[in-house]
Amino acid sequence: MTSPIHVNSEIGKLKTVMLKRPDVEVENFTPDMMERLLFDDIPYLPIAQQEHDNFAETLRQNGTEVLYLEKLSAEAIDAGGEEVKHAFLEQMLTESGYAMGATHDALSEYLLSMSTQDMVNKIMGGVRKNELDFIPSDLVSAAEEESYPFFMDPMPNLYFTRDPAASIGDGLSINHMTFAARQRESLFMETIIKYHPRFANQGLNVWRDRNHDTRIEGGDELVLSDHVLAIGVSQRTSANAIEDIARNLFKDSNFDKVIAISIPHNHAMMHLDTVFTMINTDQFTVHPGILGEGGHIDTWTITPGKNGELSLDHRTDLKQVLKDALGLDDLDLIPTGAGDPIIAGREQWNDGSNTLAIAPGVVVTYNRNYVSNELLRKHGLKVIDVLSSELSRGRGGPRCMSMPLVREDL
Ligand SMILES: NC(=O)NCCC[C@H](N)C(=O)O
Repeated sequence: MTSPIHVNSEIGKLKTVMLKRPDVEVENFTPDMMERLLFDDIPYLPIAQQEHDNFAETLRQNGTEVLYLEKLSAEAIDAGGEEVKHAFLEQMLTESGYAMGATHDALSEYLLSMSTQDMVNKIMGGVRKNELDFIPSDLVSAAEEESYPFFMDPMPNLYFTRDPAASIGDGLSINHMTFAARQRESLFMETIIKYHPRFANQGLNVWRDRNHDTRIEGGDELVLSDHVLAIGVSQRTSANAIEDIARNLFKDSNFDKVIAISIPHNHAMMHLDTVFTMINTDQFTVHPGILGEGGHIDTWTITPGKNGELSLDHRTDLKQVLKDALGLDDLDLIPTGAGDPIIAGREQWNDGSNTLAIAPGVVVTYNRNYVSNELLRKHGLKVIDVLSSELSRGRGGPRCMSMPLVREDL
């Protein structure tokens, strides 16, 4: 039987993917919460859902099985039974700031009164104070949080399923994420892997779990081949987390090379996949804004060293580094926005570099990035563009919105 997670490249034919259909969580907040929730605007939900359905249908029409995070989560909890449901909720409440006490008890009673799917949807969508017939009487609630409308914040970034976990070979990393707005998200994937009949007891490797202080996010984790990963040193992924996962992979997997690529630490380029993606055996998108003079950028190729140590090779010629790691004579780095600084800046902001390869040379992109899309076509790629007016407001594109679970080997 094939493993329920099997990803040895960024480009092998996409057989199974996990998405999250945007729901109330993407509109259940006010403008003053946006920055903290890592959103730049509040999407118009019905259109965001239509666009997301268009994305999912596009994948299906191209032979990909589409699974949904929200459904897998509820199925996993139900498969685990009452004990797992309680344990999941306890962990979620603890991570939402309620390890015990009267508010914990009120929330627990409220959420356990629902069906499992409703409970999952409610946790994802956020719990407003006015939903419960309960007024907390502790000093913090009374003196500091009285006007704050939520007991539990919504999780609007859930539709970026790429980030809380990342498939690598026949396993995955379940990630400790950087900002509080996203940290609870990876608990869903942890629960799915432990209890969903499709994934539990299938010999999956968890290369690094979520119980860490150092941070890593899936948008930074790129599987370039069955031996080579690229991982961004970014706003969201720290160098020590990269060393940690590299050690684990070198010990227990076929991966023996991790290329750490340093990118600017800012909101527009929060992950490596917002500025760099692999789209064919020898083709990549790259945002020109990350390359310095002469196309240089800091990279460190990490390989197993002596006595379990890591060996580092610092180089700045990205093209040559990739050619060497992948054994290629040449490769095509295609600049976002055709290299025009205004267009590149605009289209990168709208995730023009964030392409999802569904087969070698076949990519799904946002239709709004028409200059980058045209250039990809000129470079021989098949570009399938999807609707993007509302989805793009969350600052993520087709790669961010998808977690591949199974890809065909090349
Ligand atoms: N892989 C990605 O680049 N994901 C996009 C995440 C966007 C989300 N608003 C965030 O800031 O985390």
